[in-house]
Amino acid sequence: MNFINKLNAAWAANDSLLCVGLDPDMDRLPAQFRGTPDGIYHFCKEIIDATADLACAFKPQIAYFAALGAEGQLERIGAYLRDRHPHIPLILDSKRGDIGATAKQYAREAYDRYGADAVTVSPYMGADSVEPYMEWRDRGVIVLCRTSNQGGSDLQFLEVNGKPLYQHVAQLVADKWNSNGQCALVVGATFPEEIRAVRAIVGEMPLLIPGIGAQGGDIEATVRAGRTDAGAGMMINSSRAILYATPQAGEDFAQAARRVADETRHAINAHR
Ligand SMILES: O=C(O)c1cc(=O)[nH]c(=O)n1[C@@H]1O[C@H](COP(=O)(O)O)[C@@H](O)[C@H]1O
Repeated sequence: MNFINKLNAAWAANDSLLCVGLDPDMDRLPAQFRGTPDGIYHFCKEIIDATADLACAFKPQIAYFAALGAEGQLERIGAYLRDRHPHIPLILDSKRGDIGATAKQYAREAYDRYGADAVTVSPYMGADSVEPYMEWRDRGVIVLCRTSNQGGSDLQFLEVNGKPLYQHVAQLVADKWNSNGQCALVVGATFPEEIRAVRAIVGEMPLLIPGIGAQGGDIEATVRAGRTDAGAGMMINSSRAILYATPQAGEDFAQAARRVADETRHAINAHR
C-alpha cells in the first residue's frame, strides 16, 4: 500500500488526524530510560504502544537520534512499528535537501534503512534534488512550504512575482512535483492564514502541520483552515506536549502521553 493510501486508512481506522512526534530528548526522559544503551528505543516503544490507536502517523525527528549516535535505535523503532502497528505510517523528519546523487543516498537512508513511509525534504535546491525521493513510487515526499518558526518568514514570505515564496512552493509541488500523487506539504499551525492559502492552492493534498502543543498553535483555527471537504487532509503533529506530558495522580508517563494525545485528537475532531 502506498503512503497516501496508508494515511487515508489510518485517518479512518483511528478517526484521527493526530501525528505523534517522536523527539526523544535525553534530558527530559523518565529516569529509567536515561544512561541505558537502548533507553531511547524503549521510551519511544512505550509512547507508540500508548498512542497507536489514537494517531494517524508517527514522526521521529532524526536529529534526536543522530546526535546521540542512536540511529540503531531508530532502525529498531521502524522495525517495531512495521511489526506491531503496520497500519500506522512512519514519517522520517529529516528535512533533507542536496544534489541528486547525494539525495539518492538520503532516500535510501530514509526508506531502506529506517523503513519510512514518507520523508520531509527541503525544496530549496529544486526539482532534481527531490526527484530521487520520488523514484520510490510508494513512498511519500513531504515538502517544506510554510514552516512553523518565526524565522521561516525571512525567506518564505519574500514576495516573488506578486506573491510570497511559500505560495510558489505550494503551486510548484501541486502542478509539477506531484505528478505521481505522492507529495504532501509542511505548513505550521502557528500560521493558520497561510494554511488556508496553501489549502486553496493544493486541493486535497495532505498537509503535515506541526506547531500545536509546545509551539502554541491554535487547534481550532488550524483545523478550520486546513481541512478538506471530507474533513481530513491533515497530519497535525504534536511532539513535546505528548512525550513529556506531566502525569496526573496515579498515571505514569505513557498514560499521561495517552491522555494528552486523546485530548488533542478530540480537540482536532471537534472542528473537522
Ligand atoms: O517538518 C517538521 O516536522 C517541522 C516543520 C516545521 O515547520 N516546524 C516543526 O516544528 N517541525 C518539527 O515538528 C516537531 C514539533 O515539535 P513540538 O513543538 O514539540 O510539537 C519537531 O520535530 C520539529 O522539528
